[in-house]
Amino acid sequence: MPKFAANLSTLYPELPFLDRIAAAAADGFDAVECQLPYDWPAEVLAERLAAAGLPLVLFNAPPAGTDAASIARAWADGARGLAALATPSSGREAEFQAGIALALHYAQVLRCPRIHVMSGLLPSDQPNTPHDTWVHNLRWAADRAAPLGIDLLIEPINGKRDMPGYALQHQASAHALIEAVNRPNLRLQLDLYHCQIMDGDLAHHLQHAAARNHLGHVQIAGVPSRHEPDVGEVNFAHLLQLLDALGPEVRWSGYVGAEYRPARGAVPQGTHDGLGWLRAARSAPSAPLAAR
Ligand SMILES: O=C(O)[C@@H](O)C(=O)CO
Ligand SMILES: [Mg+2]
Repeated sequence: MPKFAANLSTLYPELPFLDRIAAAAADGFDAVECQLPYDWPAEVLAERLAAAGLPLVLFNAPPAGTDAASIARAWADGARGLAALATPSSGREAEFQAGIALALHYAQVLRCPRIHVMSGLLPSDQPNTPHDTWVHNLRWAADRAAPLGIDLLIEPINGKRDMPGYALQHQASAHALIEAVNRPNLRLQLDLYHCQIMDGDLAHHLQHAAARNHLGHVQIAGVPSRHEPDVGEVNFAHLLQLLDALGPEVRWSGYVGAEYRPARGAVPQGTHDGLGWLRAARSAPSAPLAAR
């Protein structure tokens, strides 16, 4: 079975953020990931991770802003990335680059090998993505991350419900962008929840991303509720077996991020009580399936 990372931004809402790390360890997760770590100094997070004995395997670059306060404000105001938006004439290139520099600092202190770089929301009067800007910004960021051994990820996110107007919504667009940027450390964050809503055909998309050697990281949640992955229309047990069958020539993280909102919300033990899917995955036979 793949290794599982608890997404601290969505799991354990019943606990203060820093305490979620120890809770994930106690529940048997192999790692943690999160969306925005910038409210806490990197050194404080590093101490908590070391105490729990878990690695941080993924977090997001700032969606906009350049320090903890401006990043939090930008997120609350609806900013969802700058990679597709920061044209030279927008005056936002410096902000994008400062955000990447901050993310790389966190990744080094936290020994985190991958960063998700969000693309942004397209203005309704400009629904076409400025492709050259996107390629230029991702190439600039990938070239700063490469000497540090860090992969950057892009993630198609559904615009039907969760993020209307998001610049990157489909798997095919992400593969085309990765090829246009043409840097080996720019890879795909395949969130199977978003993929099911926008593109379907999950086994195909998973195997296609692996075959093109674009697959960097995988995330799961039940569809359509975005609750526990064992509730809803997707057969995650099957998809996890397909992941298990990927060979060593496919350079993906090996981690599956559990990025869902626990159905029981913030009640005590709410996250723990919903982890039946994790226990089932652990006890499933890991006999590789033939690719199909
Ligand atoms: O799926 C998501 O929403 C996340 O992976 C993310 O990074 C942006 O919110
Ligand atoms: Mg995701």
